[in-house]
Amino acid sequence: MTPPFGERFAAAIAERGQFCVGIDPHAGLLHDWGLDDTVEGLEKFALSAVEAVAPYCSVVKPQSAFYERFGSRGIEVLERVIAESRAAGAMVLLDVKRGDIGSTSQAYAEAYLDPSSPLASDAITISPYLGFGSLLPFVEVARTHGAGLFVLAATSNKEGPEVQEATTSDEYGGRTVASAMLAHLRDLNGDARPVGSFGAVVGATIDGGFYDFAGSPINGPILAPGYGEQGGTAADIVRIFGASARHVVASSSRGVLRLGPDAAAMRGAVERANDELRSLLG
Ligand SMILES: O=c1ccn([C@@H]2O[C@H](COP(=O)(O)O)[C@@H](O)[C@H]2O)c(=O)[nH]1
Repeated sequence: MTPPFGERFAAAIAERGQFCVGIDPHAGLLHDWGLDDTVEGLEKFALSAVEAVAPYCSVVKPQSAFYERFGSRGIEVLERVIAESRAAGAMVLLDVKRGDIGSTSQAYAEAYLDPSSPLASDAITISPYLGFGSLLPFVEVARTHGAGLFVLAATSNKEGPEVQEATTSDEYGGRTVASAMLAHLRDLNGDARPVGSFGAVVGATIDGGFYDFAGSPINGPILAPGYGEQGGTAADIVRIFGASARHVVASSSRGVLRLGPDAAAMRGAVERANDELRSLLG
């Protein structure tokens, strides 16, 4: 039986560091690498990036949208990205931001978390804005297969606060939507050791005052996108998460991929980020 995601995540970051590389084949990056914006270009780009970084980082995060753009052949490339990243020893967090009514969530969960699916990943990102309860099929499927979930709580983009900092009208009155999502995750994770399997997405770019990560840790993994290209730094991770920073993976896509197709340069960026995060997060 596969050990719980939280256990595997803790071991992976202890061994390979707290940096996650996004494998996001933007059309502009394909062009910069001298590749055509075709499925052949996508395949060359994505698999070269995986080969350069996956042996050296704990988590690889392909962004599904960039593969879906090419239809079924793009999805085939995504399947290979997932398989080859895992073969190189990295965990795969597929960034798909799914979420729907419960019965549809069940089908999405099986598509991405059931090991018999060709798209099966170690974890996925999911969106709670149909209500946290609509995500419970993901939780059940994740528990069954030792997979992980990262729920959007406070995203790195500037448009997020319109929804995520709105206040709820529940019995807790006045807490932000983002805080409510984090509280649900805290409940799901309970006192799991070394850390639970139900994570949050909290941007490395946010101001951070909305939730007391030190006082009410969610006891789950945290994905902090926006490191690098969007301006987030290792110091921001410490500022936002305090003691919970030990469960954070900071994620960057373009910041690494821009250095390609030079594999040594991409690997160097991973090693520098891991060193920087290690020196500040301990
Ligand atoms: O809050 C979020 C959640 C996800 N993302 C995703 O992360 C990468 C960021 O790419 P960079 O090139 O490092 O800016 C991308 O796939 C986003 O969809 C995010 O940015 N913010």
